[in-house]
Amino acid sequence: MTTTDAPTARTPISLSQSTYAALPPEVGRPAYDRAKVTVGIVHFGVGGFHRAHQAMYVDHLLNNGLALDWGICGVGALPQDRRIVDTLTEQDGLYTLVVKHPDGHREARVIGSIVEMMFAPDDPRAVVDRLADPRTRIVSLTITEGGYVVNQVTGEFDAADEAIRADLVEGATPRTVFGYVVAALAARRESGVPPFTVMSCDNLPGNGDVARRMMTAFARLKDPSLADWMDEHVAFPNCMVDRITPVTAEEDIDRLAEEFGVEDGWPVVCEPFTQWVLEDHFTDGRPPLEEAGVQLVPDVVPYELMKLRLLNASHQALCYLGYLSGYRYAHDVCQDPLFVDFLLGYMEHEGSPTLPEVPGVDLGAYRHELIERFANPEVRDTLARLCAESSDRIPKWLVPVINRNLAGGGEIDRSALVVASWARYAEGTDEQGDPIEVVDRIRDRVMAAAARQESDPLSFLRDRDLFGDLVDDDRFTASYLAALESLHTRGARATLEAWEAKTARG
Ligand SMILES: NC(=O)c1ccc[n+]([C@@H]2O[C@H](COP(=O)([O-])OP(=O)(O)OC[C@H]3O[C@@H](n4cnc5c(N)ncnc54)[C@H](O)[C@@H]3O)[C@@H](O)[C@H]2O)c1
Ligand SMILES: O=P(O)(O)OC[C@@H](O)[C@@H](O)[C@H](O)[C@H](O)CO
Repeated sequence: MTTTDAPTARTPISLSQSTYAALPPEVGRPAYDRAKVTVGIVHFGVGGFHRAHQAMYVDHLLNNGLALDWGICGVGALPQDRRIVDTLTEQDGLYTLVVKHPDGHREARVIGSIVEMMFAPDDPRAVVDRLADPRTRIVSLTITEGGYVVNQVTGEFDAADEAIRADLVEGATPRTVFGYVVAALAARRESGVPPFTVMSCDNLPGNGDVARRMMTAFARLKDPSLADWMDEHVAFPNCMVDRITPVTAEEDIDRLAEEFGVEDGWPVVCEPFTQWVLEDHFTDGRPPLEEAGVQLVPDVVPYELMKLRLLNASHQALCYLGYLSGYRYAHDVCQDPLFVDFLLGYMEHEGSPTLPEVPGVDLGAYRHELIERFANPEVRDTLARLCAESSDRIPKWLVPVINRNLAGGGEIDRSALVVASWARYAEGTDEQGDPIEVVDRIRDRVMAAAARQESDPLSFLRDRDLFGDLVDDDRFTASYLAALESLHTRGARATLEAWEAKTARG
């Protein structure tokens, strides 16, 4: 990857296959012949993260003369994906990845591994054909935690979901990832083509296992014999993925043009850190990912739990309290010693004790490295991104920590404060009296529960779909109620100060 420290003004070049060779030399670019790259991976959910992570790893391999038959076809399955499909199609699949170092230094590289884009609603049949093509050997997913249609109460596949119901109708044209993947697997079985691997790269505990359970549950409702065949023949590896990738801001687009001379309709920005720990379990081959730094291990679970319960749960621990206090960016919160102490306290005393041994990892060093990563002022990760879709995050990342600690007599007070801070945030006004735009697919439900807190302080916690039986646990509710009361009367900052004073007294 090439770099610049001294940006200069220049006329930007509009990014495409025919122009990228003329980009300034400090911009990295594919050194391989893209015309020779064929599709081996079909990816659903070409958002920021896929482009900062998996597509970057594949680009790295291609640049080293490897994996020419593992190019990526990106699929947008939802109506809102039209913009990314159009933008990348116009740019022949090319985009710029900008890595932001904490000292202000940036690296820009044009990534060439996405060689085809499809907008599924325009031509669903073409997507099924692409998936059924024997050259497609991996189908990867970053469709968010909510994309797996898991019923929060039962943990089972939610066949009542409207789009799923439509896809289950006999002879229906697929609309969901489930519909596409299962139709293609049926076609492959029919024609004797080996099945592809389904590789989830979402932040879910046991992401591969969840993908397997949900995909086979869908198939079972359509064709039980296909579900049996999938159980026997399709690999769904688990993996841990990590790279903080904020939403691209307009300013990022402008700065890329000004500093590097690249006119790119939708670049991606991210932190320097990147990690991918993957189970080596593939149905029909895989690229030599280890050559690009991917850790292939027999058991991903310890790494996954470490990341979800320390990194992701800490994101939730900082976002509501930070937002209520008036902060809007993660780095500002993580440069404030009051918040840093709280986060380190959560990670050391509540998150870490619930983890198994993580091979080769010093958890103390990992916790401090997380704070440094969060505090990178260049990344400008917004608290709004971290506060969004909380109903998909808190139950998967924090509630398991609380349950483990309640069962084992461990500490739960910081986690209780985090849940209370979400409840306070969901009231929809910050401590300055400004409205909060709560973004959640069950927004009305969480906001209605938060609105009842004045008369029923446990109303938020009563949602058993989100919190299980926590509302029945006296130790948890005592801590939660004290935290919520303090947030209402003193505010987030003073609550943390009181907390610090209390822990200092021992
Ligand atoms: N952003 C990060 O820092 C980061 C880091 C590690 C892992 N992840 C994982 O990647 C996921 C996506 O993050 P992102 O930053 O790329 O978000 P994003 O909003 O940029 O992209 C999400 C993509 O998923 C698609 N999608 C959402 N729901 C879907 C559904 N039901 N069916 C099909 N497609 C669906 C969206 O249309 C979009 O293309 C996260 O939810 C997380 O699990 C993100
Ligand atoms: O993207 P989500 O919904 O899984 O979670 C929000 C953040 O915690 C997450 O994106 C982190 O930035 C990421 O997991 C870092 O690798």
